[in-house]
Amino acid sequence: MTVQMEWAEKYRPKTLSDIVGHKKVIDDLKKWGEQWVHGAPELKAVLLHGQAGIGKTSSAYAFANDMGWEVIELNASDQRTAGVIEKVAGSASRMQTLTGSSAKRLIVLDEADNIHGNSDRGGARAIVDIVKKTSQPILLIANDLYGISSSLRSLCLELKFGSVQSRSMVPALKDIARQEGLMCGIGVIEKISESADGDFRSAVNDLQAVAMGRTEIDIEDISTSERDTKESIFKVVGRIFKGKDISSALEATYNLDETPEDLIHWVDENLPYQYTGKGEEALTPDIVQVYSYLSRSDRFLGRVRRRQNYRMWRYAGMLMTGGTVVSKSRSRGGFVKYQSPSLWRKMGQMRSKRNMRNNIAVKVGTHCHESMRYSRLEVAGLYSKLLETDVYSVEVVATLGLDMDELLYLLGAKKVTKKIQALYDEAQELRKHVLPSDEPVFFVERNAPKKDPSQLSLDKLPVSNNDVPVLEESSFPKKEPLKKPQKTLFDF
Ligand SMILES: Nc1ncnc2c1ncn2[C@@H]1O[C@H](COP(=O)(O)OP(=O)(O)OP(=O)(O)O)[C@@H](O)[C@H]1O
Repeated sequence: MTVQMEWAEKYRPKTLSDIVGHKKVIDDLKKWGEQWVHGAPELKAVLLHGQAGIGKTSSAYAFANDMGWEVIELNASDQRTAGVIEKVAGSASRMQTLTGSSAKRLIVLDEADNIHGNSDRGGARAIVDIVKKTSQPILLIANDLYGISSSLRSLCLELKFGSVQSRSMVPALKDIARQEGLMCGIGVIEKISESADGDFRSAVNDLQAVAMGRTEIDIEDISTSERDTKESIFKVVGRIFKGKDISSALEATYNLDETPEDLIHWVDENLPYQYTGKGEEALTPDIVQVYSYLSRSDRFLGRVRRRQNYRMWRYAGMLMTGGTVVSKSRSRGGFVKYQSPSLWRKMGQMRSKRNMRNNIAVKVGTHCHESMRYSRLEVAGLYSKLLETDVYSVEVVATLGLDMDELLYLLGAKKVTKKIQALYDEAQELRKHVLPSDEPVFFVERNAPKKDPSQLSLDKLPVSNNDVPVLEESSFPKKEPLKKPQKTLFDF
């Protein structure tokens, strides 16, 4: 899991001249600032509104910086009760600055359209009172203009931020690529800008995502990631974690080509990384709370499975996305590369291990006339012990017809060493030259006379997994008294 600084944060504009687009609103904002220098303007608050990721917050801070003003911010919407607003913004709005100069304090209220609900009770009214009496400039930021009361709006200079045009994004993105030492092929930046839908933060995030682990990107890299279905799940997971309200987090899942059954695993896997950057072991109170929502969501998923009533997916989806949003005490900065649920990987690995173990048991069982279960539990271990000896290892591999993966499994080895490869090759040679075509083989011997290759047949022993029928326990031959003396393991 790589956590590196988010480029959108790294390249956040410091001054208004770095803001991409929005020329008209930036000019209006500057004029409003000028009015504060010569006294208080008629409208003491300004309201920056528009869709997410287009530069409202950046403009607010860049503006304060250009004006040489301090910033007092009141951001966490869950703390904005009337009392807190009055204490922080109210006192700031009445005080002179420490220097007593004409420099002002800019009181910034982000998410001004989100001041309602229980803990914010009275918050909206307190803001109206403060704006009426303030001696300091106040700047409100909102996505949804209609989430703000008309009484507050009437006290504000409304500045609408439109979406950022893709052609304005191009030079800014190129600049970021240059600073990151990233070579971009023809049309790459243009394509990223166009697909961002006016959201500059998304464009920067997309550029960073495509550039991960590369120093050069081409147009195919973008098309590949577009075609990759995981790309969309990564984006949705990001929107759930970074969502500011329940509905936007839920809406992010609507176009997703994954079921809530799968989505819950994605949220579960990436939650600790997103909140703390530390992965599984980190448990903070907000993570604990999200997990309690996930468990409630999982209960609905269980009901859907049992009753086949898919309408309940809605509740499961709401609990896993909305629960994540409401439990979040703070957003963590930094770029998080989301990963697919490790549970699936583990299950896949377990399944293939189980299949391999069963195939080996079939080969061992066929050789020593035992059931698969008995071979797996009691006999396969003996064969792996034999493999460790130099004396019979080649014969065991040849007799059982082990393929390389099975050999590694029985040896408990992780990779093919020279010694293992030599053992395997020797066993293949032995099989080729020794296996008879018409009589049952109990054991392939190294010093056995070579057979005529034209008469060779591997009918009697399984050679590869494909040759081994996947047998049910019941299909194994029952142990029968042997008609003629037979070589056993002890003959090895
Ligand atoms: N117009 C822009 N000019 C330069 N950078 C921008 C612009 N818009 C967005 N960005 C980049 O995107 C990041 C996020 O921008 P910002 O926080 O200002 O958006 P916002 O409109 O306030 O979004 P939100 O409503 O989600 O808070 C910035 O750090 C910056 O890197």
